[in-house]
Amino acid sequence: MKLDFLQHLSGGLDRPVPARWRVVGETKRLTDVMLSSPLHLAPVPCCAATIDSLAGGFETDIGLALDQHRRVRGALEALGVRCHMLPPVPGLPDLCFTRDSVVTTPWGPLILNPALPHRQSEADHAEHFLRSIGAWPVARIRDGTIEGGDVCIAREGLLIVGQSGVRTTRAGVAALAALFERQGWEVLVSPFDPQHLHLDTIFCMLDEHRALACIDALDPAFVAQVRARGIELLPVELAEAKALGCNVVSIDGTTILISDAQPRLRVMLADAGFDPVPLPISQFSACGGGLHCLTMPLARAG
Ligand SMILES: NC(=O)NCCC[C@H](N)C(=O)O
Repeated sequence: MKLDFLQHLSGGLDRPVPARWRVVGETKRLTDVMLSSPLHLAPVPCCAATIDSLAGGFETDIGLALDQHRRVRGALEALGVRCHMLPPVPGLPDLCFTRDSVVTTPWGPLILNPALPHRQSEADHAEHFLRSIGAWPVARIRDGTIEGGDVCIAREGLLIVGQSGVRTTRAGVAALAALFERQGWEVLVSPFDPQHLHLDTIFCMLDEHRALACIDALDPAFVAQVRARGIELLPVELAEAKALGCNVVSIDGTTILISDAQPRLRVMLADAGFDPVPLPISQFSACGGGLHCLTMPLARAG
């Protein structure tokens, strides 16, 4: 297994890390997030959603994408979240989906290894940026490929990793799992059909005991495993998942950022006691990503 521990952490993860940049559970109160302006967003035919959009004649409207992104940032800031802006780069059309090149672990940010050639340099750019803001990455995965949309730090002690075999491979999962298991965490692997791109398009945590889940797209054994751990699944239909309806951001276990194109899911969340905040994201969903993909938590409280 090849896992680079970055210079400043010569002792690896056993050394205590500053509490500033860490996430021990994906529904704890979000305090800091990494975003990137969609200035160079373009539809790359590398996932089913974008291939469908292109077939329907979609072209990016950068003005609208920038406006929608400003609204996402505005909603986060209104909720007290600090937004750290990764500079956009010409030639990196998917960079605004900051989720995929980094994941912040309980021990600090970890640089991942995106699968597709046009996304691989996102990891270098993100690593450089994180150093510049003092959010020093603790390690970098070089083995296999692994993208952040497949990583779910469900709650303290429980990591879930999606493995489609395309964006995240068995070797990538093994590298990440080893790191968490060494610290005593349980790791569940969720195999799924690569047509769904990333796990976060079909499974997203809402609070420590509830998740949005497109059960038809999930492996039955994985569904049984999460239910056995006391996680209730609020059902998402396949069409809703394809439109990135399942791809939500839990701000604090109660307030949930969700696409404004998902009225049924909003009502379902409100009926379940959540506070859904709808946002327009049509330019991003046409390129295969939703709110979860657009946000990379750098710190959550607790
Ligand atoms: N976590 C995510 O699901 N990210 C969306 C990435 C979309 C981008 N067009 C891609 O195919 O990589």
